[in-house]
Amino acid sequence: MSQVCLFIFNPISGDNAYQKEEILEMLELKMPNFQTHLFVTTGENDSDKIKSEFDRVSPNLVMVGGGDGTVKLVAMSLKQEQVPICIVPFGSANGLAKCMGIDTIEDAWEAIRDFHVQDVDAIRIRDEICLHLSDFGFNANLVKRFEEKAGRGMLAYIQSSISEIFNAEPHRYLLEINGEKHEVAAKMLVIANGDRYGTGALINCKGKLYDGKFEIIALNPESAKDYIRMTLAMFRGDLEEQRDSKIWRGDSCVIHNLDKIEFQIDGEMMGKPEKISAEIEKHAFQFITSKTYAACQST
Ligand SMILES: Nc1ncnc2c1ncn2[C@@H]1O[C@H](COP(=O)(O)OP(=O)(O)OP(=O)(O)O)[C@@H](O)[C@H]1O
Repeated sequence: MSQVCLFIFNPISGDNAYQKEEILEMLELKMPNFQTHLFVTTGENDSDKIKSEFDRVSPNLVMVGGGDGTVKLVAMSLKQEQVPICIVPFGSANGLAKCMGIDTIEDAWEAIRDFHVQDVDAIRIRDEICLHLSDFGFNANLVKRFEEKAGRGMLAYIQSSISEIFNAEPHRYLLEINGEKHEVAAKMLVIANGDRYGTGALINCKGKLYDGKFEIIALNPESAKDYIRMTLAMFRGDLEEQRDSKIWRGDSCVIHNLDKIEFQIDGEMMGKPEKISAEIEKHAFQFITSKTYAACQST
């Protein structure tokens, strides 16, 4: 047994369905070729503890049993290490795992068997990194509702969100990208590395996690009809073709948040910054992705 795996488990992520003992049993069964070490996060000073545990066990593979927040925590803690990371989607939404074709826990075990390592970009925003999706304003609420309601069906989601979209005003942004300035009015302004939300809704259908670019997507639906059309387009994967969506692609940008709207990175609220700059870090991390993901990216 020459391979060493460090499994980082967040016991509060998602619906908290697993106990430590069950994880250990699963690891023994699913990863017989690995000597595995389990590290359980506490919510306090985890970053330093993860780094120390990494140095202590020197793993060839790091697995993250948690949601997007846990993945971000682990990735930032191990940024200097060249180690493949595999997500085991224990979170409630697991948006990033789904961007990598890992929809279920079973997909994660299969990905480990295939061991397809993919270089993945990160977007540096201030002192943070964004691996999945960041956004200003209304979208923070929308994503939350989307992910909470989708399990109960698309119709329930659309109905419950309609009042919110009508109350939301478009906000003003000044976007500097590719040497040009654009004044933008939008109800949602998203900075996207990944292509989809945890529900599978495609916000950034042409986005690739490894192409050295990110996308800025401005959505400004005005009527209920626009909103429903846009939501359905996210499921069909043709949002780019809708008249009330705009998309820019680049490797760096500055966004002036003229109306001082809330900003979130990978599901974590970041206050109301006046201005942010975002820059791609090409191939900053290595992730284990599913075979399906690898196959579709190569076609
Ligand atoms: N033992 C713990 N007790 C309390 N909080 C914890 C503990 N371990 C980690 N955390 C916190 O959990 C958060 C990350 O949760 P995560 O986003 O992975 O789960 P989730 O919200 O269920 O998933 P998703 O992002 O997919 O919806 C971080 O803020 C981290 O500090």
